[in-house]
Amino acid sequence: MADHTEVMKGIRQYPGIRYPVLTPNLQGFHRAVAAGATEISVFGAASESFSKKNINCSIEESMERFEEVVKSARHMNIPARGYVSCALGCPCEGSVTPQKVTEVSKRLYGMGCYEISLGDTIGVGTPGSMKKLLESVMKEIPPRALAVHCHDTYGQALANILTALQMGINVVDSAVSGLGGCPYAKGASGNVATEDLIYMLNGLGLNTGVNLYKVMEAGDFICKAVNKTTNSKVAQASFSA
Ligand SMILES: CC(C)(COP(=O)([O-])OP(=O)([O-])OC[C@H]1O[C@@H](n2cnc3c(N)ncnc32)[C@H](O)[C@@H]1OP(=O)([O-])[O-])[C@@H](O)C(=O)NCCC(=O)NCCSC(=O)C[C@@](C)(O)CC(=O)[O-]
Repeated sequence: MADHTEVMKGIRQYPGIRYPVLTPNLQGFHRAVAAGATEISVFGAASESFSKKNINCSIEESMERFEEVVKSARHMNIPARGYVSCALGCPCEGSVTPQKVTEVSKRLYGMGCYEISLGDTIGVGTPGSMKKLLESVMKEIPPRALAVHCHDTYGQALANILTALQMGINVVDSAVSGLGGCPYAKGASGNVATEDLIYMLNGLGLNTGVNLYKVMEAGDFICKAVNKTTNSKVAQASFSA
């Protein structure tokens, strides 16, 4: 968490692009604002064990902390996004009920998060479990305020995202080259690769306004810079052709 000041200073911010900063508590919020953040995110979990591992507090304690952060953010007209980790499974507890995810999502939405991103943190979800999850959460939160955040550990991310799209969700988190992953979810791979997501959406005739070739170039640059191999099937197929 400590390095977001450096990151905010190091990036060139473009108009129309959002740069939300993860702020698990007021200290992080004030640091993010001081570093120029114009959007923040609070990130809770649907499992007690992961909440403890990831942000060192219980779900209830995290909600109290997030209430303070979101209240301060609203006071400063700074949009706040909420994440629910382990929405489709927990590395410690295994299965997580859609009802629990709904309960946490409702708390975040109720305190003023404009959007709730449902995180399949360890990538164990399937279209079947994604459907059940969204059926539960959408009873309490409108689809326009929901996003899905699918890691691709078991290769289900695109299928899960397609299921969500067909149920009316139209905000999807992804990571270029499928980089990332949570330090507290051992073995979990990164988010779905942006390249693969854009390729699928283009194939569905959905115009994202994102240039797939530029994303591939960016992915290639970043992978070389951090000495990682891309997780994007589109990049692997294109660059090896
Ligand atoms: C939340 C804490 C800090 C609590 O950690 P803590 O130990 O309970 O906090 P503390 O208040 O005791 O402070 C410990 C130290 O951290 C500092 N500190 C305290 N707060 C902050 C802050 N906000 N930013 C920077 N530094 C902070 C604080 O100043 C102190 O520094 P020291 O005095 O020892 O030098 C810790 O548990 C933490 O950093 N957790 C985040 C770990 C992380 O990066 N997880 C991955 C984020 S991505 C994710 O969660 C998943 C998501 C969102 O992508 C969706 C999904 O896939 O599920």
